[in-house]
Amino acid sequence: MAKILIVEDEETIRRVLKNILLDENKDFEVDEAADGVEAKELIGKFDYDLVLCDIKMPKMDGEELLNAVMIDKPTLPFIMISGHGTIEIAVNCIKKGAFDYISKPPDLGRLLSAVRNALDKKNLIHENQKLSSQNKILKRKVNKKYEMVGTSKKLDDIKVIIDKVAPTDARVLITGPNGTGKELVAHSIHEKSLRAAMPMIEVNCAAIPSELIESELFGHMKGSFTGAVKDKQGKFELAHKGTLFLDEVGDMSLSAQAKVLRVLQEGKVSRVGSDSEISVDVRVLAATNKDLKEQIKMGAFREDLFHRLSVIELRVPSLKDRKEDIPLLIEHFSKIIAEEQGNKPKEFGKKAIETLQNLDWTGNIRELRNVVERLIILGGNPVTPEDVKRFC
Ligand SMILES: Nc1ncnc2c1ncn2[C@@H]1O[C@H](COP(=O)(O)OP(=O)(O)OP(=O)(O)O)[C@@H](O)[C@H]1O
Repeated sequence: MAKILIVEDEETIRRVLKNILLDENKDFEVDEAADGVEAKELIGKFDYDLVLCDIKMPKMDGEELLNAVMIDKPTLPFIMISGHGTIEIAVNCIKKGAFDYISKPPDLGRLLSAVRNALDKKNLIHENQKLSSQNKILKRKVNKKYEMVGTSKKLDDIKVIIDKVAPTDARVLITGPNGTGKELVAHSIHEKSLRAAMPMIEVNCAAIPSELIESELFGHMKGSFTGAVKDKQGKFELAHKGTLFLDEVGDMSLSAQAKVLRVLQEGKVSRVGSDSEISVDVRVLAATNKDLKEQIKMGAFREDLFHRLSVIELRVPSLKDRKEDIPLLIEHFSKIIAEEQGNKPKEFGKKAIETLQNLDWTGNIRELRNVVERLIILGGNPVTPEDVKRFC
């Protein structure tokens, strides 16, 4: 319940104000101070939701008190009580951050509406602070999910490029074998870009049947094909102002490639079955484990689209080429997996880590994560080289 401080040197007025407040709500907690010095001490000690403050007072007047409090507690609402001849000061106090002022003798309706408004404002500020701290926690969680672990020179080079390209709108083609972290790189670029407040929409071009990919990317109108039971937005539209991530772009059909090329050239999409065009502002990132130049030679990928997508090309190296990252990755996955399972992270012995470093890792980081999970479930604590040999 709201905690209110009345600062007023005249005891009778204090009493009147207190009674008005308690009549309004008997659960209000009301404290009193007879001058600014006493009030300052109380405000330092307790968390008030509102201060009703006289202007003319001995020792420290209302204006001085307001000045002092606004430094430490700028969101604490003050309602100034102005007597004859202090209106100008009251107006000045509003400029300095007071919420409102009322004149003496206090008019009941005016006083209560000022009190209600001030408490509403305080609640809103509180809610806002709560939401913004929840937001920060969520952001930290998301960032952790997409954290790129490793200190190898190869990974550092990638991080440097990410930092450079992220704030631009340049299209980036991310290449590299399966499980090396291409999707992670795409997320990292988006998170660090000016579009981070908008969504990153992902499309796995290999997972969508070729006859559906156009409707998936560009949307469709109701009745444009069997199964199109209502109008649907495509991924380009959904990514408006944000980022579209075309994963496994090397698996896209030639006809979809032609249409994507047109959207990239013109910045407009047409839903399947519609003649009208919709403007979209989308940054496109793409990834593939295929050699697109080879695909171009074979006639499976359009060269013009390749050039449009690969303004910047970022190659993510295999894990076997950055084995020095393995110990940190093991520790990272061990922590994440323990958190998921609600256990303490398992220790991996030095020799076990060396044995793991000497494996081939054809499935790259994804395979390493699976192996760490397997060893946490099946291995001892600490995990030994024998565990590694037995379960890998
Ligand atoms: N540097 C890294 N630090 C921590 N985790 C990583 C790192 N790189 C990859 N991972 C993790 O490895 C897994 C595979 O990564 P990701 O899906 O990004 O790879 P990919 O190259 O896109 O794979 P694919 O080509 O099969 O789609 C994910 O769980 C990802 O979080």
